This record gives sequence, structure tokens and C-alpha cells, in this order.
Amino acid sequence: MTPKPSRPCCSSSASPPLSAFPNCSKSSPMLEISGLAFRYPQGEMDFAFDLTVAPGECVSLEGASGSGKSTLFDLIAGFLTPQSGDIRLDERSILPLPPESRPVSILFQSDNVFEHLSAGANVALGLGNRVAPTDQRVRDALERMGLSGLANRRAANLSGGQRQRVALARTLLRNRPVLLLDEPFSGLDEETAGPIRETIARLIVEWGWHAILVSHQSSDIAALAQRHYRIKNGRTTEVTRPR
Ligand SMILES: Nc1ncnc2c1ncn2[C@@H]1O[C@H](COP(=O)(O)OP(=O)(O)OP(=O)(O)O)[C@@H](O)[C@H]1O
Repeated sequence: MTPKPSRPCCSSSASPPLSAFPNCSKSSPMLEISGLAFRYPQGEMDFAFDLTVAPGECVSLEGASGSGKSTLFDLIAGFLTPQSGDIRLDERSILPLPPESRPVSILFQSDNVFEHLSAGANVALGLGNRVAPTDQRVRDALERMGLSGLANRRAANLSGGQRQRVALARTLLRNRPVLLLDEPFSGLDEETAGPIRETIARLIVEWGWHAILVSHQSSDIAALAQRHYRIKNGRTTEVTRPR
């Protein structure tokens, strides 16, 4: 059973002010994926992706298994190179950037943290590998995620929900304007997932991030996403979901 967090996640009354995160900036322009064409060397499907996300917006991405959701995420993150089309942020293409320089953070279902490192050390990585876990910015981010008391605990000894909050704290410090959410709540029970979902929703708006959510859970999509896309036959289409 997953232990409950020691205190409410990201409670606004206890949160440090935004100025406590000097790495963060609130201005984030439009993400535009247009005519993005891709085919795996040994693949049979021609993918064509078109999608926009405004700052502070979350869009959902649905599609059957094998439809291309991970492929699109890999293209955005720079792990795959498209044959044509573009991905622009603030009207500037991010395609020339290598993965490590892309303005992108990814939150997966699991494996988001280094198990042998402490919670604090994992979060410090959000600021590069020379920042100490005791750095004030790291402590602020941990506090914001309700993890102050767990800073020195090895990630291997944290619950699934606590690990996701460590990953979120690191994401907050990285403050990359594009957030890819790949089934981030799948391994968590509802009691644990609920506050984390609320925190993510709040951060997306607060920092003006552009979020794309892949989830099989309607409750996740309803809670987070304002617009919806579906991938079918290798193509993205904006759809209306029943409320
Ligand atoms: N390296 C590869 N070479 C050839 N085809 C691939 C490769 N990787 C993925 N594919 C194919 O591309 C298609 C899309 O795969 P992708 O992993 O993007 O789907 P997905 O929507 O993320 O699926 P799931 O929901 O099951 O994770 C699938 O048909 C898959 O078999």
C-alpha cells in the first residue's frame, strides 16, 4: 500500500513565493507542431502530426496501442528526427536542438528518479549536476511538493507517489516550458494520484507550461486537459470529448 504524503502536496499557503525559483520565468509562447512527418526505417506507417498547445494549457492525446503517441513524444523530445515539418516554440524551431537542450521535460509512469540518490540529490539535478541537495532552491522545491522531511531519504525507499513528487520538484526547477505527461498516474492509487494531479494542473497554469497528456484514465484527462487530440491511422485530429 502506498503511504500517504506527510502533508498536503503543494499547499499554496506553505509554498515559497515564485521569486524563490530564479530559474523560472512565466513567459511561455505557443507550441506549434505542424506537418510533422515521420516513418521508422523499418516501419510501415507514415505519421503526420499537427497539434498546438497554448501556454498554461494541457491537451490530451489519445489513441489505440501502437497508434503513435510515444513516437510523437520522442519527436518532440528529440530522440527521433522527422522527415519534414516543424516543431516551434515562440515561432522558433526546436528541431535543431539536441535532446538535452530541448525545452522539454517528460514525466513517465515510473523510472523518473535515480534510485541510489536521495530525494534532494534527484531534485538538485534539475539545476545541473553541480548543485548541492542543500541548495535553497532545492529545499524550496522539495517543500513545495510536501517533501521537506524526506530530502535525505534514498529514492529507492520512497513510495511511488513520493517519487513522482520528487520528479515533479525536479521538473519545477528545470522549468522547461513543454511538459510531456506519459501515463504519470498509472502506477498510483487514486488517493495518491489526486493531489499530484492537482499540483500538476496548478503548475501548468502557474508557469505557463505547454502540457501534453497521454493517459488511459478518463478522470486524468477530465481533470487536466482543456482540449483533446486523437491519433488514428498515423494522424492527429482535434476531437471533442464527452464531458
Ligand atoms: N523502432 C521502430 N521501428 C519500426 N516501427 C516502430 C518502431 N517503434 C515503434 N514502431 C511502430 O510504430 C507504431 C507506433 O508506436 P508507438 O510506440 O508510438 O505507439 P503508442 O501509441 O505509444 O503505443 P502504446 O500505447 O502501446 O505505448 C507502432 O505500430 C509500432 O510498432
